[in-house]
Amino acid sequence: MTLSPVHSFYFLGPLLISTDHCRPGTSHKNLELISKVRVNTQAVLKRAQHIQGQKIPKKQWQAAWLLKAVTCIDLTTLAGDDTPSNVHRLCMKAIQPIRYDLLKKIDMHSKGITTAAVCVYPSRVADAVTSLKAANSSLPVASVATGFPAGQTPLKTRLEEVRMAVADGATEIDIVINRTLALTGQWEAMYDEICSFREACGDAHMKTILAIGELGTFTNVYKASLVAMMAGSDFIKTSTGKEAVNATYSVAIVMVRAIRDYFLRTGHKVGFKPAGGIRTAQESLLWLTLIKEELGNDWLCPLLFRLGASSLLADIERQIYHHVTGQYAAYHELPMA
Ligand SMILES: O=C[C@H](O)COP(=O)(O)O
Repeated sequence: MTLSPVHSFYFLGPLLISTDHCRPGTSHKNLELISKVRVNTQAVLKRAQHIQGQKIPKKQWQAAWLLKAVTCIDLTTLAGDDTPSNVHRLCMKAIQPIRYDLLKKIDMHSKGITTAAVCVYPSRVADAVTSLKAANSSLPVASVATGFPAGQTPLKTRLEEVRMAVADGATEIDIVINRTLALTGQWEAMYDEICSFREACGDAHMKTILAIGELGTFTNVYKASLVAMMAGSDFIKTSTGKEAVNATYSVAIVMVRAIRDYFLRTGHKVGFKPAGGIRTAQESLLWLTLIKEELGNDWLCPLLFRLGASSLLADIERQIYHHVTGQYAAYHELPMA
């Protein structure tokens, strides 16, 4: 699919972004275009409304898309009462997200369907790594870090948290941006912080959480997206799941347009992860539709698209059960981690 810039909502001025990311040992501060960003709010809202009005696929097509959604889930537990045993159950569910007999009925049992990753707090990374290793699974362990969810701890502590999660075996790190810097327009300082997180991540994939519910305006969301991508993020992610407003379609439009604009200028594909409050199978289908329409099929894979969710999988499995049996399952029939 050809991605065209003609529908861009933004006036970005001349091409200013370097094609290189800020990787350890390099520095590419080129933030002049940030001041030029303007977002057309009405156009964003209209586009989001259009996406939400899209017809979702039915029958076997729906089942196929739901399985695609499963493979893009970062199956998450981020609770104060997390223990090695509930993290273990989460890992087992991630390895076999849909009941084997249901997959067999639709001839999908041998496709190796798993979620994309499990996502836990830094203190639980070692538990997840142990559980997955014992099950002979190479599923990635993602960890939130950098003072998740508020990011209001000293930089030294946030960096140490990243290093600790990586040392314990996390291969994906979900960092949170410093909202204070974003809200006071200190974009260069934010860029520098994210670059330091990038360095602390080493080879681990870095997903940068914008916490859009606390950024105030679409313009700030677009600017934060650009800064995060320029500083070397592999993904940009909407929310922690802990803000009052989390993944919304309108904010997603702004973020994916930033990803698209960045790709058109640099040739670099950055992934997108909506997270927080995504609970129903129908919502997951709308998210896939949004990605397909806005970024194209290239982005419809775990390498470039994730759904951050703690309870979405239960509803998807329920819909698959209904597709296979014609009945809705009682909750005890589909044990969820
Ligand atoms: O990153 C993932 C989110 O924290 C999950 O949010 P959720 O519990 O609302 O699904």
